[in-house]
Amino acid sequence: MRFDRGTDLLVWSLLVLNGIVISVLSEILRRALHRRDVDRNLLTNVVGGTSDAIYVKDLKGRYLLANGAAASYLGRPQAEVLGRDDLAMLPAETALAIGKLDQEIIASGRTQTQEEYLVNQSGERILFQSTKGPIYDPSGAVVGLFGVSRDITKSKLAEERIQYLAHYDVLTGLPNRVQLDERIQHAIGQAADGGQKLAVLFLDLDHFKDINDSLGHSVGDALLVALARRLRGIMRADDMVARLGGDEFVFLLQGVDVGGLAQTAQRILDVVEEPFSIEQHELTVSGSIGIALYPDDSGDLEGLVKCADAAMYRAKQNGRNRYCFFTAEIEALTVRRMQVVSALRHALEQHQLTIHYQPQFSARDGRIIGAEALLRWHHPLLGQVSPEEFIPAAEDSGLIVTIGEWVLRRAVRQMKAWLDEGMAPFVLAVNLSTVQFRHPNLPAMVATILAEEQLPPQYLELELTESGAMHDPPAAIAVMDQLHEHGVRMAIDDFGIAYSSLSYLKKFKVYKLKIDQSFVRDISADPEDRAIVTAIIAMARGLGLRTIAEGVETQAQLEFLREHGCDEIQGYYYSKPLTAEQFGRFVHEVEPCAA
Ligand SMILES: Nc1nc2c(ncn2[C@@H]2O[C@H](COP(=O)(O)O[C@H]3[C@@H](O)[C@H](n4cnc5c(=O)[nH]c(N)nc54)O[C@@H]3COP(=O)(O)O)[C@@H](O)[C@H]2O)c(=O)[nH]1
Repeated sequence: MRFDRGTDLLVWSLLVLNGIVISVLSEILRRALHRRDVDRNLLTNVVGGTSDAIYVKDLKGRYLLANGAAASYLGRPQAEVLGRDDLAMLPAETALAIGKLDQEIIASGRTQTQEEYLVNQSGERILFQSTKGPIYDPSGAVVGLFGVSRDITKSKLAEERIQYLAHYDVLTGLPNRVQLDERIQHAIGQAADGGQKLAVLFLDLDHFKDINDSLGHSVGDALLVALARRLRGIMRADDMVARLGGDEFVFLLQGVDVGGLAQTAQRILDVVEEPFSIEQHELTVSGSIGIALYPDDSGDLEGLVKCADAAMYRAKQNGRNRYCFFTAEIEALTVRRMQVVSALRHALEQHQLTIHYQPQFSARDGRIIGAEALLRWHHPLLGQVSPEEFIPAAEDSGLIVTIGEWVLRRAVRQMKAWLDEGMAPFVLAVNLSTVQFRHPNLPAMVATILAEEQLPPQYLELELTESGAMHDPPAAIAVMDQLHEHGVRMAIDDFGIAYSSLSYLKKFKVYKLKIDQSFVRDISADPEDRAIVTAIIAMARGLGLRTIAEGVETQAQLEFLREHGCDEIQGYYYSKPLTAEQFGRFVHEVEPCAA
């Protein structure tokens, strides 16, 4: 006998709308099975076409109907399933759990949908979403149970994975930004109610990029994973450490004793500094930490992370491998820095940058033998901004690459113009930021500019700070070798403050050491500075390098340097940095000028 018209419609709905298959099938079974005239063959054909398990059981749990999918989950041919109960076909634990659920449904008299597990005879654990309901006879007595079960194992796993990815960092397994946000929101609520303080610590590794660049990303990743494990190991149960991305980690410490925070921060730094052994590399890294407090520094999540980030930046500026608490002064500096970076983005196109030139003199006869190009920035609102302020901002924002290239081109063009005008030849020194020096395109860029501006390379000298060269000596050697091949000279700037290793110094293709002005300043009064300067000059001689002293302001300084064999002098004693025009006049007026 056929189903009635309503049931036909439901069957079509079943075929068309897979998404609502469970509820449709439940309805078919409910209607069809309590009719005496049900055509079991037709029913079997209909339900046999779906991948959902469809079944009917009597009150003793014996299968009266099971489609192909149900039989396959039970691990038996369809014919063997009929008349058997779950206990005969499934491991006892699973069968009993299913039986318990079935009995609850029969007892309640209601159709219910819920998740249930089945462990089949092969031990495979399958998660179903099952809709089950009682079947009544015409007198209204419950005579059995029908069920439609859908295997949701894969979709559940996918859902769990999505949930995991939304809340955890894939690389380290630490909570991610989303989870941190949720935890901070919650913690702020609790702290506000209990009048407690919270601390947010922002940790950023020092020079982590260099590890990625020099040893590869797999080493960098392994280091982050190992570090995450260490950091998690030192956290109290209530605290949290999350990875924001890259080498940035944020700690949320609840119920803090502000007095003990410095110790906690130092403990984190100590843990970071312990050596890592990764792929045959013994690596030591350090980190910088910024600390912000709730409610003192900010009352909201974004503000706390921003304050901690700003304090971390200050810790880096103060020399790295240290922690720093957020203060009002840092807030003012952060605002100023943002203004500077934002204004600097337009400085080039708005022609606010110029170059000044400071002459360099032979210590022996006072003749001009060189000049240093020094960048100047005048902003219409900020006024004259010191390079000591804007160069670090340009480095951090990456703007230094474009600005540095502009400086080099302008300086080279100016030098070529002076030579073409007939000015007596000298060497023009241009500063290279460490960021520029690490840029893989640097040697090619220098060569291109020299070729395009038609300046022979012997007129150009590039100054790199000692700390920039010593940070990754093997990489520095490679870049210096390439520049040397292009015929460009290198000088080490600010020499004496970064404790150069002599063995590396010997391998650097450098021509000159520039003695840092901090040693020159007190040379007349400070015996230690005198000893250092004397030692630098002697060492440079031994290595066949020239020396130049910067920041020379007095006759006494000049005489000391001259007596001890310093080759070149730069400083206000002779001249401040000059505009290109002033420099041209200066050279014509002063030269030849014996001191
Ligand atoms: N990467 C780049 N760095 C640059 C560039 N232009 C400048 N800088 C660096 O900025 C720092 C500050 O530079 P500046 O304010 O120009 O100061 C230089 C001189 O003006 C100053 N100086 C020179 N003689 C004296 C002196 O007798 N007394 C005194 N108090 N200061 C003096 O010293 C600075 C020279 O610096 P150095 O390069 O170390 O020789 C500075 O670190 C610049 O390097 C740029 O284009 N790119």
